[in-house]
Amino acid sequence: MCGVFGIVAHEPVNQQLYDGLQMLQHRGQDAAGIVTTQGNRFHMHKGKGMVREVFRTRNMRDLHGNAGIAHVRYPTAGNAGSSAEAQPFYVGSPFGIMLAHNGNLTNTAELYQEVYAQYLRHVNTQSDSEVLLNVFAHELRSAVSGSLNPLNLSVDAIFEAVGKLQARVRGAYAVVALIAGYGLVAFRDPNGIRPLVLGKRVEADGKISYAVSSENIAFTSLDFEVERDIGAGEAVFISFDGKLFCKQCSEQPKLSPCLFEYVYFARPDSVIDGVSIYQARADMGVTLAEKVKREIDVNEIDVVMPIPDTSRPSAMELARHLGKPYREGLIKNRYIGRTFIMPGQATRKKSVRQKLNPIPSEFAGKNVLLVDDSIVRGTTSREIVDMVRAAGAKKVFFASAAPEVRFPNVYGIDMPTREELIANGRSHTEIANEINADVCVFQDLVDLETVIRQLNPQIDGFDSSCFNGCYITGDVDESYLDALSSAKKNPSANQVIMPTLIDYSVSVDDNEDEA
Ligand SMILES: O=P(O)(O)OC[C@H]1O[C@H](OP(=O)(O)OP(=O)(O)O)[C@H](O)[C@@H]1O
Ligand SMILES: NC(=O)CC[C@H](N)C(=O)O
Ligand SMILES: [Mg+2]
Repeated sequence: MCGVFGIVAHEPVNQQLYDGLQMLQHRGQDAAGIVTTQGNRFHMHKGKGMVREVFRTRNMRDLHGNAGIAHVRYPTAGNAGSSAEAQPFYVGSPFGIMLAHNGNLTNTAELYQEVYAQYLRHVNTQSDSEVLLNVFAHELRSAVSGSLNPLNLSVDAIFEAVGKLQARVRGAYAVVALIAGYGLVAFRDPNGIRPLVLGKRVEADGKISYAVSSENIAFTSLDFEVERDIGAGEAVFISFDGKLFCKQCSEQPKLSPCLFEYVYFARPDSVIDGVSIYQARADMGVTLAEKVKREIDVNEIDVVMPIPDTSRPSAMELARHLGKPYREGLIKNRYIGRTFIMPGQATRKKSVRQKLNPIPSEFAGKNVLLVDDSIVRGTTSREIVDMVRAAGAKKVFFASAAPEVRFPNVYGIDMPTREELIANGRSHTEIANEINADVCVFQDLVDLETVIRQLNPQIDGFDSSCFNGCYITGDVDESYLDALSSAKKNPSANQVIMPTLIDYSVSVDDNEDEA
């Protein structure tokens, strides 16, 4: 997942963007970037690493201006090792646009063909986000082309460009962008797969500043109040002089947020599409307790323990509903980041051992029910069960607050091949054997969806594709998943997802002399 953030204020925003970005660090640890704008100039600094590593005081000093956008990256497309794919991305025409994107497109290859062969635009990386920027730039150019004075950019033209983009771009996208000299535009795909929220701050002189963020927790310390979630398919434009415009740009919006935001990605203190993440995770523990009662003899359980951090609220409620003690036997090294979103399996595996350490006295001679929010590749659960047994546990039961992850995610979570998902083709018993647990219990999908819908009945549906294989954008089939899988195994042959072999040739007019 990535995190996006943007502010239009009446004072310098460099420090505010940095502070907001740090609050979104849990959404991406691979790269970070900030761009500010003053007059019609952009000032950008971006690079690989965590927010605190990327920005030095000298970089911060150069980020002038009262408006800007920022991004933290967790790569899902292109080359994870490339600093060139850190965001925001820039195009010079029309006007000069900077864009940052959370999500993943599912028709990148088709869009890319159009971008380079029809619009004659150059895309310099393997990033789907750079393709998205070029589609937006093309649509904005088209929207103003009939105008008598194209430099007099109208809000209607911006919304028209977003609507045209939404009609062509498939997949997940929550976007913040700056148009040089004009303002900040933010929009969400017609399914609202990735979150985006609008905030407002009334300044001492009565002027209003606006912010847009992947999660509302980025607002709190900056004194922004949540105005509202940006709707699925909706766009907002905030002019640099502080006026706000909103429009539903999609013809068929249908709010279907990604279930994994509630399970793992978002911070527990965030509220996404009207649903408190903490409450959702706590409620998942209640329904999971019922499932545990059906599958394990509860008398056998001595203690319930979370695998820190994300599973804590679920484990706590699960323990309460089973009437069992809740203890913290695994201690987290706070200086290691989130392991699931690290690129590379070897790094993830090593990091689990460095990150979590057992307190032997909490395990010696006990039957333990370990609770995690999800089991995806099984990296965490395999390592932890072994550690817990070595620490003296008798029986190790394992419960997951999410159902089995059996299908790749194509909307911004890096789980692209079925082979690397531990639940792929395995029964519960086989999964338990694989992670060396006595029993493994998974939440039912219907319970997970019900828990979240109860917290906001206005949600139309969910993208639950990694659990049930039903892809909300309707364009992902077996051949797409196969192509994704082979691209993952052989990135240099990634022609289906992002073609790079372009047939360039120079032609010479017949009547011109050749040297
Ligand atoms: O089956 P796996 O592939 O190991 O993935 C699942 C694990 O990864 C995540 O933890 P992570 O360490 O990323 O973050 P957390 O500290 O927020 O729980 C998640 O909470 C699970 O513990
Ligand atoms: N996780 C994300 O949102 C990734 C954004 C974009 N697809 C990238 O790889 O940079
Ligand atoms: Mg975890």
